[in-house]
Amino acid sequence: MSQDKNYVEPVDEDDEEEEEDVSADDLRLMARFLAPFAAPYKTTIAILVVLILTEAALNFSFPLVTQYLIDEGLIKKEWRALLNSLMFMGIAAIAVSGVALLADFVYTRLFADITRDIRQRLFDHVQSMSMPFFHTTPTGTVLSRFSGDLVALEAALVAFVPGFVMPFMEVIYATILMFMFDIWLGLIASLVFPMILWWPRIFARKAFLFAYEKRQTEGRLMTAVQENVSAQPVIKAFGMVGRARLAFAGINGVWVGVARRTNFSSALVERTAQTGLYVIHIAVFALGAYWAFTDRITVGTIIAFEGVFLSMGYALTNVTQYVPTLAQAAGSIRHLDDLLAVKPTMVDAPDAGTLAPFEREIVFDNVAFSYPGSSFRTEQLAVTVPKGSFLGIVGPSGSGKSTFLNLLMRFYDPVEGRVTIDGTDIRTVTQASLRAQMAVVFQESFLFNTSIAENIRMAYPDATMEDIIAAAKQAEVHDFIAALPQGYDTTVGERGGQLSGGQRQRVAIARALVRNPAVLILDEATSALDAETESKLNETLRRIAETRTVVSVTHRLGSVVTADRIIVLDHGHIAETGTHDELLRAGGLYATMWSRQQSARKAVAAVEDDEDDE
Ligand SMILES: Nc1ncnc2c1ncn2[C@@H]1O[C@H](COP(=O)(O)OP(=O)(O)OP(=O)(O)O)[C@@H](O)[C@H]1O
Repeated sequence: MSQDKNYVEPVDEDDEEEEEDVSADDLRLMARFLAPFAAPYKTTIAILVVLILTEAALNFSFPLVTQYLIDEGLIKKEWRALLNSLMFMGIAAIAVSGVALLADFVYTRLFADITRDIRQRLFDHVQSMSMPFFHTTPTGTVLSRFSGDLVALEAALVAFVPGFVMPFMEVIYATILMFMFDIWLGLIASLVFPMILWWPRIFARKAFLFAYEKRQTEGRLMTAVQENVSAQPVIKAFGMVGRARLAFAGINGVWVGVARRTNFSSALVERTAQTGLYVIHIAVFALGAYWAFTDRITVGTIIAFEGVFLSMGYALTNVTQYVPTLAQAAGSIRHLDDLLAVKPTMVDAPDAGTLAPFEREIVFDNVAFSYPGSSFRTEQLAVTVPKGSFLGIVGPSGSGKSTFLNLLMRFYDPVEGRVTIDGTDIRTVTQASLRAQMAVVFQESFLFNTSIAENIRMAYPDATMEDIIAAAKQAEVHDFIAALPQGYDTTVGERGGQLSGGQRQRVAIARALVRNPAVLILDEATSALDAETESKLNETLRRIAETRTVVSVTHRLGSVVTADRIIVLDHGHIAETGTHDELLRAGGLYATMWSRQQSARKAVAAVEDDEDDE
């Protein structure tokens, strides 16, 4: 098996490559990306198209009726023509409002549904990623896909009908009408296209660059706030309030300059488009008025033309204003598409079976492994863990202890060799069936922001309250929970923040125990406990190890003294192996680590004794 299997492309860092324009490639990508999400809503989309076309057709009729009303009704003083056209206008106005309202109702629902589906798909995809993905992709990058990118996409979707489709239709039918009214006036009026489409671009580029700079500065402001809030204990303890304020004021000061430039240049872009529109408008109106005066065209024609021209100008401006929104959405879609294209590296083999209940032994069969891009390498890892035994894994920091667990839980695959359970290579069974037989307590005891009972039950949804209490008792945390005003219903706060480190750790141990696992994996699981609780818990773990298998990674040698076997890792290799007594007798790395820890403990005990004597 090649090492590339473990390699995962990290998702792009953030939006360096923003664009102001939308290329044909962008449009193709957007269509390809959105098509599967739009597919389930074919009928809704068809209804929307009919509504939009009806609205456009009704709008198309207004200028024609206006022309008729003036020329036939007002100028010729024809009551019937006046009444008919007014009646038509009234009915058409009601109809167009009704249709527009219905279209609004349909498209807002449609795009909300599509956004929900994209978000869900994204979440499911992130869920399906293997551990290497989470080790290589910054959390912020994943979060920004759900926040910035999805928001930009939703903004473009919601504005698509009123900001693009409707104005675009208006431009088309207004152009047709203008040419129908008078071909020469139509031609002059068409000069508005370059005026609105190209003229403002002189400033648009600058405005876009400023807007990008503004977003970057706002990002820095957000990071500063986020860092400040989470670093409050350090800031307060080290008296850094003044410095933090000054640093924030610095970024805020940069923002104000950028914001002024950005907002003024955006205003300039709009103003230029408007100026272009005014200039052409005056030219068209002057010529039209002259022709109406000389009877070349009717008064109704110039008035209707005027209305059509203005609405076309504004519609064209709307379309151009939609372009930056679309460009941002194109960038966001590229990010989302990249994320969705990342394939989970640790996939189950197509013919993967279910791992049979653990009966005999776990074997690391000459395993070699290294993380992509890391110089750390572990080789010829040969370990046998018999069922019902207690294996301790110790060693200096960075020696590969957690890596051993990563391989055992199949968060990563070995580059060479294999990990087997009862002779079955764990790569040949489903990851779910492998992990179903394991329970793990991580050093960082992550708790969810729900009740203690729910946090424990999470590992085994069928657990009864009795099971939960029994697990909590084993984890030496029941008395503490029972003494809380709301007992097991107490909510633990975000990341379990309302509990102490040791309490969190014991709840996490209860969570692992309630699963009644065949293999219990402990990764520095007792590091946050005081000596007394730790020793009680170790007692429990020893009892547990009699009926099931325990693999415990730890720095604290005291907690593996009674292990059936201890592996001492050093730089990714097994330096020594044996029981506590054997390793002490060998006088190697373990013995050195042990005597160092013992001296440290004695020194602490001596200080405590002195304090007691005083
Ligand atoms: N996801 C990763 N990607 C790249 N390198 C990693 C990754 N995880 C760990 N390493 C590297 O692998 C080596 C072994 O790490 P490991 O976490 O297994 O050590 P450890 O013995 O558990 O350390 P500690 O006692 O400090 O927790 C370290 O040098 C570490 O930098």
